[in-house]
Amino acid sequence: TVYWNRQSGSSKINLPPGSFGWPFIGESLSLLRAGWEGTPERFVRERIEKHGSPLVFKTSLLGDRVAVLCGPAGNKFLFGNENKLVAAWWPSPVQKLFGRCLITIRGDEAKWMRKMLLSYLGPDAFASHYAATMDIVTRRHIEAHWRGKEEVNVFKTVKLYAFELACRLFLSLEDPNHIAKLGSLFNIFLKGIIELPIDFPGTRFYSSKKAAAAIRTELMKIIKERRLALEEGTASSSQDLLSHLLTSSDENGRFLTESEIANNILLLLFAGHDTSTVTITLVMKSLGEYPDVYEKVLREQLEISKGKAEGEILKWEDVQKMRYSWNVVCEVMRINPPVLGSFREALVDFEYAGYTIPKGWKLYWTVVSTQKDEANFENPTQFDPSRFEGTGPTPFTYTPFGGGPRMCLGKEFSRLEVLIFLHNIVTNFKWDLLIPNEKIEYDPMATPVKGLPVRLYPHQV
Ligand code: HEM
Repeated sequence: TVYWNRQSGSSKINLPPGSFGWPFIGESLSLLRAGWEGTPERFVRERIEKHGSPLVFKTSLLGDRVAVLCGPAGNKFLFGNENKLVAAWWPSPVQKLFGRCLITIRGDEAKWMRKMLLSYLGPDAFASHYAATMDIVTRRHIEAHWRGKEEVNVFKTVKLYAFELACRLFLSLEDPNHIAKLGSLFNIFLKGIIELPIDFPGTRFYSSKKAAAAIRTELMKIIKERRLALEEGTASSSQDLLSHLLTSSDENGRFLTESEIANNILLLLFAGHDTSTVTITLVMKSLGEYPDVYEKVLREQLEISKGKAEGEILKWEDVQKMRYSWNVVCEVMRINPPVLGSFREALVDFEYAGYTIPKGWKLYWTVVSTQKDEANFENPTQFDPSRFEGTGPTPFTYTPFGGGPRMCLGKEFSRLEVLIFLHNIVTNFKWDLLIPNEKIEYDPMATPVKGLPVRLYPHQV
C-alpha cells in the first residue's frame, strides 16, 4: 500500500494499490494494447490479479491519476454519486473540441440541458413520432446501398446509414451531396477526438479543430434558415431535433441558445455515429455466425410484417414486439460493448473500499471486464441471448449504456435504429461472412478488422 503526505493536512492517506506506470503516458499503452489485441478486459483483470484488490486499483492514463473502480460495486458507486462525490469528466481533446454542450458542463446546468435534449430523444418523444421516419430512411438506404449488390462491406456501409439517419432526424437534411459534404468534415473531426491535443498545422487535433469550426459554421447557417422558415410557417416545430430545440423552452421560458444548439447537435452526431454503426455491424457478424439465431430473428420479424399491409411503415408499437431480436442485440453488446467505459472526476477527497480517492483524481469504470466476468455471467464467453429473458442480468452487471444521471442519452434512439435496421436487413437478405472468425479490434470501439465484408443472398419472393 502506498502512503502519501498531502500538503493540506498532516494525516497520511491510504491510496488504492496499483502503479502509475511511465512518466506522462502512465499505463495508457497497456490499456490501448489490450484493446488492439481484441481483449480489452485484460487491462482490468491483470491489475486485479497483480495488485490484489478486486474492487479498485490506481493507474495513470494520459497524464492523469486515475482510480479504476471495478465490477458492479464500482458501477453502483459511481452512478449513484454523480454531482455528490463525482462528476462526469472527459479527456482534454473532447473538452476543447465540443464547446459548451451537455458533456462539457456539470451540476444543475447539465441537468437542465439533459432535460431539454431528452424532450426530443427520450422514449416518449420517439414513441409518437420518429420510428416511422427511421423506417422510411432505412428502406431508402437498403435500396440504394444493399439491393442488387453481391458483396458489401458492412461497417463502411452502415456508417453512411447512421450518419444519414442522424442528419435526417436532427436536421431534416435530404440532399445526398449536402450530407456527404458534412460527412467528410465529420470524419476529419472524429480523428482528432482521441488524439493528444497538440495544436499546430499538420496534427490530427489541428485538422479536427478546423473541421469542427467548419461544421459549426454550417450548422449555424442551417439554424438561422430554420428559424426564418419557422417564423414564415414553412417548417414545422416537430419535424426534427433542430425545430424542436428552437421552439421548446423550459417552464421558466428559457431556450437553448443557437450556439448551444449547434454544439449539442455536433455532440449527438458524434455520440450516435460509430456507436450505432459498431452495434449493427457486430449484430450482423453474430447472425452470420449463428444461423439458428438468424432464423429466430427472421421468424420474429416476419411475424411483425405479417400483421401489416404490404409496404406499411413500422410503428413504435411494432418495435416493442421485437423482444427476441433485442435480446440478441443485448447479448452482442454484452460480449463486445461498443463503448468500453467512461470517466468521472472526484469532486472531494472520499473513501472507497477502505482507500482514499483524492479530490481531482479521475475515476474510470469499465463495461467489458464486468460483462465478461464469470462472477456476473455464467459461461461468459458463450453467445446466449436467453440471458436477457425474464428479469435479465443482476443490476449494475450489464451497463453498455452507462448509468445514473449521466446514462447514455441516445439509448432509445439507438434501440430503435438498430432494431429497425435489423428488421429491414433480415427480411430482405441472408448473408455469409467472407472472413470467418474475423478478428475484432478496439480502437477505441469494437470493429472487425476488415469492416466485415459479407456476401448477400436476397430472399426469393
Ligand atoms: C449502441 C449505441 C450506444 C452505446 C453503446 C452508447 C453508450 C454510451 C455510454 C457508455 C455513455 C457514457 C455513460 C456514462 O458515463 O454513464 C454514453 C453517453 C452518451 N451518449 Fe451514448 N451510446 C450509444 C448511442 C448513442 C446515440 C445514438 C446517441 C445520440 C443520439 C448518444 C448520445 C450520448 C450522449 C449525449 C452521452 C453523454 C450523456 C451525458 O453525459 O449526460 N449515444 N453513451
